[in-house]
Amino acid sequence: MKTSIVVSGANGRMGQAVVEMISEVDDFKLVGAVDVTEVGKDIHQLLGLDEDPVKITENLAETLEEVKPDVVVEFTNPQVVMEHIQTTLEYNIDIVIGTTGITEADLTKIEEWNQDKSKIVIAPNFAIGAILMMNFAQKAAKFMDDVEIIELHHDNKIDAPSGTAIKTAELIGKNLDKPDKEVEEIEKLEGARGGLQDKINIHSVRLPGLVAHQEVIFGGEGQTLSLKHDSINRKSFMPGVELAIKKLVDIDGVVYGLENLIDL
Ligand SMILES: NC(=O)C1=CN([C@@H]2O[C@H](COP(=O)(O)OP(=O)(O)OC[C@H]3O[C@@H](n4cnc5c(N)ncnc54)[C@H](O)[C@@H]3O)[C@@H](O)[C@H]2O)C=CC1
Ligand SMILES: O=C(O)C1=N[C@H](C(=O)O)C[C@H](O)C1
Repeated sequence: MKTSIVVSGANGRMGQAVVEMISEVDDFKLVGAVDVTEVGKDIHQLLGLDEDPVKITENLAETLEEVKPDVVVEFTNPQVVMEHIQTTLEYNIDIVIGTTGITEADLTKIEEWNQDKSKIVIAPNFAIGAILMMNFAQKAAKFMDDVEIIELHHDNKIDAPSGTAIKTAELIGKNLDKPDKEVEEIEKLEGARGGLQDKINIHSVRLPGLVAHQEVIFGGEGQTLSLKHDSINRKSFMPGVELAIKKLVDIDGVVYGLENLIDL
């Protein structure tokens, strides 16, 4: 039996890539496409895919009620994601979440709503190269004195900093023994030193031409170490999304981070 999937945010940049990926995986079948744009149109036709029609609907709850999928894949935006998770959990459906903006307090809320009924994977980044970059950065933090993160994204990205940068800082923060500053810094332009997560400075760049990129720069006595990852298109995320959907059967409750589904 194929895994039946509803994509939430199906007409967005990531949603479209997920719909295309589903059409290429034998074990998967798209049964619903939720978005607030192009409502009523066939998502497969919009993407030029030779598949059975799946009309875009705008209400997640009504769509879940009607098609009762095995899995929801969620790629909308930080303002919508928690409401969609709650709705999906009310229907006891498993969910793979790529949308950013989920905080530690949100994770606690999700666990409370779920009560271990549904299987949930939340990953700020599904690209294997980004997972490796975060893992290497976490290791390097034990040996280097200090670190800053520069994340660079396309100019249509709503949230800053990126979910990946926040997650990287959380991981590095566990291992970094950051020295006290020897100078009192003066920020002559507000924001010049970026935002702080786990005491680590994060700088966000938004430009046309970019997709998703991050550089983690460590500093130590007389040396620096740079770890850089580039997603040059959205296909980079698809093996990770496919893996997360397939691994749902093996997990219990909530898994936060694709690294927890891979033998690193
Ligand atoms: N975890 C990962 O590997 C990745 C995560 N992301 C994250 O995924 C999210 C989406 O990114 P993009 O696809 O680039 O954004 P996008 O703006 O292209 O797509 C979002 C889609 O959600 C739709 N939407 C908005 N409100 C909705 C609602 N109430 N119900 C249904 N659909 C709704 C929009 O119409 C749009 O089509 C962002 O949070 C982004 O940071 C993006 C790339 C990779
Ligand atoms: O919005 C994006 O594009 C991306 N969002 C995620 C994030 O905020 O980390 C993942 C990736 O960086 C692309």
